[in-house]
Amino acid sequence: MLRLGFVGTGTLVSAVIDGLQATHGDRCRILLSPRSQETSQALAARYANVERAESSAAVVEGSDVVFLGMRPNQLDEATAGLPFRPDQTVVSFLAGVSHARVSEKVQPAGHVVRVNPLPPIRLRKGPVVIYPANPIVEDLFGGLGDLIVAGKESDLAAIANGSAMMSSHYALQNAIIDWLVSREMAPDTATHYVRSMFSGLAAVGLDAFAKGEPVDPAHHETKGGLNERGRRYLGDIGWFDEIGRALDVIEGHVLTARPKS
Ligand SMILES: NC(=O)C1=CN([C@@H]2O[C@H](COP(=O)(O)OP(=O)(O)OC[C@H]3O[C@@H](n4cnc5c(N)ncnc54)[C@H](OP(=O)(O)O)[C@@H]3O)[C@@H](O)[C@H]2O)C=CC1
Ligand SMILES: O=C(O)[C@@H]1CCC=N1
Repeated sequence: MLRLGFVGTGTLVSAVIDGLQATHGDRCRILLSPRSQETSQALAARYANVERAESSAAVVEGSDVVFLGMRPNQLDEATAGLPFRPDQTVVSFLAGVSHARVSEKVQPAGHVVRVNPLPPIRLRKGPVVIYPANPIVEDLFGGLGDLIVAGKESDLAAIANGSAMMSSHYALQNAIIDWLVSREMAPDTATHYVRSMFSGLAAVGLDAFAKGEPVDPAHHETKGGLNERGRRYLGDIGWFDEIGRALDVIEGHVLTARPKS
């Protein structure tokens, strides 16, 4: 029975544990650090193989694989004095924190792997990027979405910045929903319609990728029709160029800084 331990039990870790239960629930025992009391208690109540430990040190002592799920600027405080061992594998979810920096904090752990899962992992969907390759970690995350083993660490950094468009994606959906509601559509109908439309478009995009085909926006609109009109307007005002500029801003954001009070 593999012993998994999580230090930090926030949004992402909850989603990872929900996903893992479906694929590894009968093959692992899970220890949670006690912070985020409500979340860790709820996970322990939901799953028979999940237990809330008394401390982060107890998590590390009792685990073969330790997952770090705190925010980047919480790493130093959260790992200080924890009893890592050479036989352990440490998995870091921390966006923007290098392999070298995590390795230094979890000495003398034998293997350190950076993983970038995303919240849809709860439903076993979406990408999971791993660096470097590691058979234990690949086994744990295989079956939880599209596994991508990065060949170089800089890919992981770039991918974390790319995935910082997730919340804007929902903001875009909500803006469309609000507009439909402003045209007297029932909110439930508008929400169902928009969420389903984006889900279908995502499936078409992945299908095209699997077939090695590009997705050309011009092939997804009626000539002279509504989509073409909307895309031309957004192009004319520079909206698509702004996406690249937003990614530049995201790339420049310092994750490890203390939050401004
Ligand atoms: N959310 C996402 O979609 C993604 C997140 N990530 C990365 O995952 C990490 C977690 O993100 P997210 O789940 O959103 O953040 P959350 O703020 O939801 O979770 C952080 C967790 O760390 C705990 N924590 C803070 N300080 C300590 C400490 N000293 N000792 C033990 N636990 C501590 C918090 O407890 P408490 O609540 O008590 O403060 C909380 O449970 C980040 O590093 C982020 O970069 C990566 C990819 C996607
Ligand atoms: O918003 C964030 O900082 C995290 C890292 C990548 C995706 N979500």
